[in-house]
Amino acid sequence: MPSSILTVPPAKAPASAQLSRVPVMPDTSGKELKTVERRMAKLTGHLSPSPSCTLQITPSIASADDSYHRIHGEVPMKKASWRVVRDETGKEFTDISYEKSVGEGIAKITINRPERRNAFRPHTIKELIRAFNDARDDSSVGVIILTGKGTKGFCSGGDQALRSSDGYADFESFGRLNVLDLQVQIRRLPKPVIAMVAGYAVGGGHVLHMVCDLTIAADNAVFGQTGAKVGSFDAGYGSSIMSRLVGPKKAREMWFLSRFYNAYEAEKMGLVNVVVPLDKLEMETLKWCREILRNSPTAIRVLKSALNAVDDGHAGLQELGGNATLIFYGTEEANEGKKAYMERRRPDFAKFPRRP
Ligand SMILES: CC(C)(COP(=O)(O)OP(=O)(O)OC[C@H]1O[C@@H](n2cnc3c(N)ncnc32)[C@H](O)[C@@H]1OP(=O)(O)O)[C@@H](O)C(=O)NCCC(=O)NCCSC(=O)CCC(=O)c1ccccc1C(=O)O
Repeated sequence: MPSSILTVPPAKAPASAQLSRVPVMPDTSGKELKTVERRMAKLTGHLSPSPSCTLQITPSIASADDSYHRIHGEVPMKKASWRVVRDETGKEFTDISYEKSVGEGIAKITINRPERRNAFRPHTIKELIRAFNDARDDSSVGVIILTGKGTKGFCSGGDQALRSSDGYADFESFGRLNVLDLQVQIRRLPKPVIAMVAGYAVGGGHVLHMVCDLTIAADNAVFGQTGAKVGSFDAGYGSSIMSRLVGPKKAREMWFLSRFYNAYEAEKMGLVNVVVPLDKLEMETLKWCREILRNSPTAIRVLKSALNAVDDGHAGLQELGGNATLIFYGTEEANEGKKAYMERRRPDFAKFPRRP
């Protein structure tokens, strides 16, 4: 079996994916048998993928024998060596841990409040924002992992013990909803952000994984909104992105009923990219990171902004447009304009092609 194909015990499969429920017809003649086989095949096609299909990860990388794969080779499947990054003052963060991989362009930001299932307080969000800013500015970083400490929770949303009449309040006398700033920051960050989810991603924690570019889920992951149960809602990205991801009907179901969904259900709904066994979660996430890091950072940067542009309205267009300017500044044509200005002469744009 290729190393990139992972399987889980069938017991983990959602009930709807189990073929044992299909009635088996009596084997009275070959013709009847063929009919049964045909019907079975048709039904199988209608059902959700089997768990082994669910966990078929990047099969083309493992199996393809073409020049691309001969040149690029396998994506390395080795552990990362993590270096702890301290805050700007040299102190360790309290509510998060922030690490960078040695010799690779991967940053890992971990919400570190496992005793609260990694629920965030305003201070947590402030630290997350600082770490994400650092990862954005560090040109050696090409991809960022967002995760939660431990295996029981990615993030369980806002810390309800700190909820007040104007948001969440920890060390200040007023409340904040600063997770909304973090969501915008992740959307605008010109590098891919991957949510690595083990355990609960619920409430505001569920929104956080949705605003990430990709989600790799462990088979113990649980997804859902709790707002309608605890008297809260996210009428911004938490609603609009969800509707894009799972469709308007399913989004209503998630918000109105506040149900929880297992990893396989979430994958089927389009909430996550792949589900892997818990003990393979970081390795698989690293593999995705390394695969991304092989590719053109500018192509990825523009693609991220392009994929967000429509949904993010003017801000989305600004991000995409900013990337066009960034690339244009690197051309001779743009440089001619700047040089002419500096040299107090008319620019000679006639030498540049007016392409069809
Ligand atoms: C996540 C659970 C389902 C896990 O259940 P279980 O494994 O049985 O563990 P517990 O024993 O329940 O939890 C262990 C421990 O952690 C504490 N805890 C867990 N979650 C929270 C939390 N969110 N806040 C405070 N404390 C939490 C729990 O009390 C236990 O403590 P002990 O002292 O050991 O008893 C389950 O824990 C659960 O359902 N948690 C609550 C999930 C939830 O409702 N979250 C809040 C949703 S609302 C929200 O997140 C708003 C966020 C926000 O800021 C926002 C505002 C405005 C617009 C948008 C947003 C946005 O969503 O982004």
